[in-house]
Amino acid sequence: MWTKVKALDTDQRIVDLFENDADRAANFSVSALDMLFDYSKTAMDVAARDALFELANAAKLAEKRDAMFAGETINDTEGRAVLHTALRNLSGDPIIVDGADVMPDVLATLDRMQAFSDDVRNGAFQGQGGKITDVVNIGIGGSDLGPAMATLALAPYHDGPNLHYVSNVDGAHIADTLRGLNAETTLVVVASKTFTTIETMTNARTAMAWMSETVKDPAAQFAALSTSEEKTAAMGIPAARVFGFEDWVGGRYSLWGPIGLGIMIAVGGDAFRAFLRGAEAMDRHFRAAEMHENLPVMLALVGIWHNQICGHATRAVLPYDQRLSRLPAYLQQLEMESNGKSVQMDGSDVAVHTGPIVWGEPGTNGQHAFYQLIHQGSRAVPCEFLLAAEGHEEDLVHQHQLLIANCLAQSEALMKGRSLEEARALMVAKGFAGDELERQARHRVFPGNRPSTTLLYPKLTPEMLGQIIALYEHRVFVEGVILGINSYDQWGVELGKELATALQPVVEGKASVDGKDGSTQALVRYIHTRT
Ligand SMILES: O=P(O)(O)OC[C@H]1O[C@](O)(CO)[C@@H](O)[C@@H]1O
Repeated sequence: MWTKVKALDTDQRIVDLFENDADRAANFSVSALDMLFDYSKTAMDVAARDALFELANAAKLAEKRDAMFAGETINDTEGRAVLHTALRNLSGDPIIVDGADVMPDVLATLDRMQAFSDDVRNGAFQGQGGKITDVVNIGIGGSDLGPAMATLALAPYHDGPNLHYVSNVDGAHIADTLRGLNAETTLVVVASKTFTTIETMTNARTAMAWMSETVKDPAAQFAALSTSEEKTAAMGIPAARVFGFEDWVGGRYSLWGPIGLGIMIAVGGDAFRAFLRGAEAMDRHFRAAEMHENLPVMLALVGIWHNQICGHATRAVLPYDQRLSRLPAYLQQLEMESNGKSVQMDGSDVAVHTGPIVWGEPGTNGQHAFYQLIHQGSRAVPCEFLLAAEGHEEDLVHQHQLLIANCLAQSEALMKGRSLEEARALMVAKGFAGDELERQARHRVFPGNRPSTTLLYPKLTPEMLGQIIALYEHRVFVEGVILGINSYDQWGVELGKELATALQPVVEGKASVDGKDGSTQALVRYIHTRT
């Protein structure tokens, strides 16, 4: 399956591809749902793209996509359907799992979430000291990264109480968050699909203890988001404030339902529904558009091109949108927990590297940090720029224009670079000559031919955010299908969890470190001598 694509020419100069095709920008971009995905500044040509289409067809992409939307058990190492798309299926069209339509429950839960979030926002639900001023969401991984990223992204629409996200088991996180909050007007939302995650359960107990120092009935100011009503009840949280979902919603795909309650409390039910509508529109697009016009498919094929074919192990995600500053962290879980696998569905080893390794920071901050390596380092890093045509700050249009100019300049600089000749001319103009001119000029050469893509959208509204996130989710799906892996399990996180549980008594001094490897013994002894 990989033979043909592995034989593709990956060494073409991008500027030459533009020279040879006056319409390259149009021919190598996708315009859909008011977004523009430009992948013309990559070394992909028509032959490469056609071969990638063949690869996707050979992997039975369309069939597998339809199976996912139809609720088939595609997560077959956990025996589950993969139906986060049901959470944003506002049309209510039936989706059948195990013979029953899941949509009535999904929509009823959405209505319950809205009723509760309205009550919190308008003061009908009160803390023991009055209207809720602060909400602390305690969760980790998918129960934190998505909602935290989206709450920040939607800051211009945030007219509800303050939202705080606590995830780390490091007591510093919850201590710093709770300090300064009034327990009597704080709502704690414990977000955990399984309601067993040690970090979340530990932080929830800490929050409960903090609350009980001040209020009579701490559990009255707790809500829970989980698939397990039994476990939430054991924490003393009444069913009326428990928002449930089914195991066919993966943790890192869960912000569309109850796990998104914090987003809804922040921006209100209407904006949250607009967010869902955006994702629903992307779902429809993904199911209907031809491959070359299909945003998730093209993002994925460019990803496969850079990672599996050109051999670039990492990808930088660079939002020129400050409010998407948590997007890279969110994508690290979405992409790396989903597609960081080495075994195919049938248990055999993968034929190619999986990944990719995703990292990034918002522009322009990154420009003053790691872009040096991106431009002149010895390895190419495909860059993925995201940019809104318009910002929200009507009185700061000139700043947005400066932001845009910076983003576009980066992709131009990466592609074109600066030749030795140009660098020499620059140094001559500065008065350098002879050997020193040569030496200095070499340091100012930019190799260029560094690939990048740009995703443009009109403005970061709730609807657009929904589209963007759903776009990335489906991209992960497409890459997973082509790699032949299960994108929806995460067995790789288990071993560390088991060993941490076994090490806890050792760290506490209640069990011996003997029997551990020499390094672990030395580390534990160091800690014991300092505490
Ligand atoms: O929502 P939960 O069950 O607390 O899980 C949190 C996170 O932990 C993980 O299972 C990984 O450890 C993620 O997949 C998940 O998003």
